[in-house]
Amino acid sequence: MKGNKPLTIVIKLGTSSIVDEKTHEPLLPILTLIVDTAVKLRKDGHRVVIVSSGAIGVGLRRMDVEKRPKHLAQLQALAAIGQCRLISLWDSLFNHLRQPVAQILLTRNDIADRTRYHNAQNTFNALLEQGVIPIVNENDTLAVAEIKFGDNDTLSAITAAMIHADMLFLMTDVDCLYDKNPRTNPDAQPIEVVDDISALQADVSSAGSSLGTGGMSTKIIAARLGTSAGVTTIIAKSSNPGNVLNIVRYLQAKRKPSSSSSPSAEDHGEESLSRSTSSLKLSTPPSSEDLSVPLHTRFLPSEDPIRDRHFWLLHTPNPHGTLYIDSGAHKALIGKAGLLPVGVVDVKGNFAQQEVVRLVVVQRRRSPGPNGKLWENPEEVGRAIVNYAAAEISRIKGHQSVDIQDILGYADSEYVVHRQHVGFFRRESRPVTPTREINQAIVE
Ligand SMILES: Nc1ncnc2c1ncn2[C@@H]1O[C@H](COP(=O)(O)OP(=O)(O)O)[C@@H](O)[C@H]1O
Ligand SMILES: N[C@@H](CCC(=O)OP(=O)(O)O)C(=O)O
Repeated sequence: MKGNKPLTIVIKLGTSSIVDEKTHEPLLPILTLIVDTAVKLRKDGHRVVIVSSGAIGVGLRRMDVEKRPKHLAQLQALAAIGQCRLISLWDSLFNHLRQPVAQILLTRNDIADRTRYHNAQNTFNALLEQGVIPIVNENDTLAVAEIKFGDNDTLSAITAAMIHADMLFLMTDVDCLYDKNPRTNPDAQPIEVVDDISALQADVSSAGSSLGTGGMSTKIIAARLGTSAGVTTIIAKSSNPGNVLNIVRYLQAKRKPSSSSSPSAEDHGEESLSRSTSSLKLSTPPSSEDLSVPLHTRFLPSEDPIRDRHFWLLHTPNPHGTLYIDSGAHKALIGKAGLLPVGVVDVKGNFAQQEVVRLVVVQRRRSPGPNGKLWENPEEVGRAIVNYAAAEISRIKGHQSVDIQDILGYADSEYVVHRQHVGFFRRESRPVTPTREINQAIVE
């Protein structure tokens, strides 16, 4: 597409798009069309990454097991068997069109360390620069709860943010997000454009297909992560993957030729879209009015994205503990000062220096509350890398920095946290259940 900027596009396929829900046979027509679409996107000059679920589903078929086992070791064994078949299937399908692919298997631990995160980023870039399509999955064989992304929707959003993707497609077995589950509610209404995800009103509480992990709720979490990192996130139906091409071309046509990869003001002003699933034959770049797009949900990207170091800090490592800080310390951090020990009210967890912790703002109390604490109303606001270990912060909390030397016998820094090691959540990208998590920490 002459005149259009090449985009980086991540396409995530859920298990429901890769294997038949009942027979667990691979859905070859869908896989073939995805391959065709990805190669067309490459021909249009775009960089393409596929996040493919399905290892466990393919493993079930391979071993003639009917039901997803509950036991972790059995699941991990099935994933190992299935991943091998899955990647060879992708490789052979892409090979027909002489498109090289690469397998990348990740756990959260692999990128929780900043240097390893950079290594992963460099590998993706090296592959994409050579025109290779990386095919990503969670490394299920190694991942246990503590080091798991947990679902591939989240993995795909973190991948999209890591490689500064322009678009993330979450391909699934429904056309789009509805106001309630369309499987059980025939009157469910489609939601086409979401410009403020924190104000989204949709019931996503019911589970999805029997093999899928998160249903629609993990797609909303992925959309929160993706859009906060500046990635336009799209939910679309996988049974017609050609739609990806139509949507990409439509969105490109909406942009002015001079626009950059970051979202333009135009991308945020939405007009109603005409729809059809017919394929498009394009010889010259069309205008958006010439194009029709299939039903999908589009989550618009933040105009002020969180990227790189801050995104990594907020969303990649699992926090090792919690620092409870008062509102004065919170204000100082917002005003770009570091966190002094005097502003720390409480400490939870057993973390070491330079590990990542949750930052929770609390209100101080004059006397202990019902839980015996001298604070109340906890609200998680961000993440930070600490200069001191948990046991040390417990001793210096509430004190002036000049006292650190006397209390600990040494003073590495006047700050518990340096300002550049703090990341604050945006309203739209906060953890979905912060209060429950924090209250749980209080009860423990
Ligand atoms: N509000 C909703 N809108 C659309 N789908 C929903 C909604 N709530 C729940 N779902 C369910 O989510 C399913 C997709 O999730 P899932 O089966 O986990 O897909 P995948 O395997 O593609 O990740 C749909 O089939 C649908 O039943
Ligand atoms: N990593 C797992 C899939 C996990 C997952 O998130 O599945 P899904 O909800 O279908 O995207 C597998 O390959 O079987």
